Amino acid sequence: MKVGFIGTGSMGSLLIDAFIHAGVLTPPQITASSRTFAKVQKLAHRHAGLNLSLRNSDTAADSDIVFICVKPLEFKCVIDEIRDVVTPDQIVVSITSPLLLHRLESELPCKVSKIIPSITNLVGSGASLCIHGSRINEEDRYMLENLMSAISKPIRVPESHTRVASDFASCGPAFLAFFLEQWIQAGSELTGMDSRQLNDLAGEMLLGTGKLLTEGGLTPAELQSRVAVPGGITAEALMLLEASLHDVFHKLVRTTHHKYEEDVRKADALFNSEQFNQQQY
Ligand SMILES: NC(=O)C1=CN([C@@H]2O[C@H](COP(=O)(O)OP(=O)(O)OC[C@H]3O[C@@H](n4cnc5c(N)ncnc54)[C@H](OP(=O)(O)O)[C@@H]3O)[C@@H](O)[C@H]2O)C=CC1
Ligand SMILES: O=C(O)[C@@H]1CCC=N1
Repeated sequence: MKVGFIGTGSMGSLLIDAFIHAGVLTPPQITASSRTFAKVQKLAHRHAGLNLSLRNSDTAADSDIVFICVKPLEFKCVIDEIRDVVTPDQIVVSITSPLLLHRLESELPCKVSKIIPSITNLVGSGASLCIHGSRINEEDRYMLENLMSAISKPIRVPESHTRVASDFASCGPAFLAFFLEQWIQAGSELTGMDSRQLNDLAGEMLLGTGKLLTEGGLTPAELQSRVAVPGGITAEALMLLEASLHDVFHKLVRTTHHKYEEDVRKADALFNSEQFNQQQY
């Protein structure tokens, strides 16, 4: 199996590093191209034998599966470059959610899926969200999810729920890191404890909490009631959090969905404006 990566910024290079590290792909199986060629050269230094290409069309032509790892508004340029070289038996995977499957299928003659990774996949952890297009068959699904299972837990979600699922799977690490950063800073400022030590404690705590929610089968509510003994310290602090954050999560979900809808509209408009221009002239 040959796998291509178009766009080797943060996530493209993370996926390449993770697949190679997991042993599920070898460098010679991979072809990569990116707008800034130095970024693919850096990857090739890390992974001897990795194939570099100067053109996205060459990456696409050389691969059975092509991961497109660019931002939503950069997508159309890539589609324009690869449209004429991909064939019906190839699979193009978008790692970004605002490009809708019906749009991708109408622009490309090949099979299409969206697989939304997470920074946690770098350490072989966390979920990857799988949203398959109508041309993907059972064998393709197995191949894609088997590949993703080497670095993550693949979870199928309907396209209509991609955003909220990504809030947890992909944005979630940043949200929790924000929470921890503020908390560590306050803890260190108010007590003088070394923030690096608090950082280690926070990481271990988060890892253990994750295990309790997955392997341990606890719900977040059950976990709180196991820790917060009635009349105790945790219960007191939880009341403070509830009072201070009462509607922040509704606002958070609304914010991510608002930005997502804006990106869907903008990405779609890039394709529509061309169709409009073609109709005009
Ligand atoms: N960061 C995350 O945790 C997650 C991100 N995603 C999604 O992944 C996508 C990429 O994110 P991320 O990797 O963080 O972004 P980056 O900006 O780090 O990477 C995007 C890369 O695409 C390259 N690029 C842009 N246009 C082209 C083009 N026409 N041809 C080839 N390469 C091109 C850019 O090149 P250059 O270096 O020249 O700018 C850049 O290296 C986003 O849409 C995001 O939604 C999904 C899940 C998690
Ligand atoms: O912030 C972003 O747009 C991307 C989507 C999921 C994670 N990062």
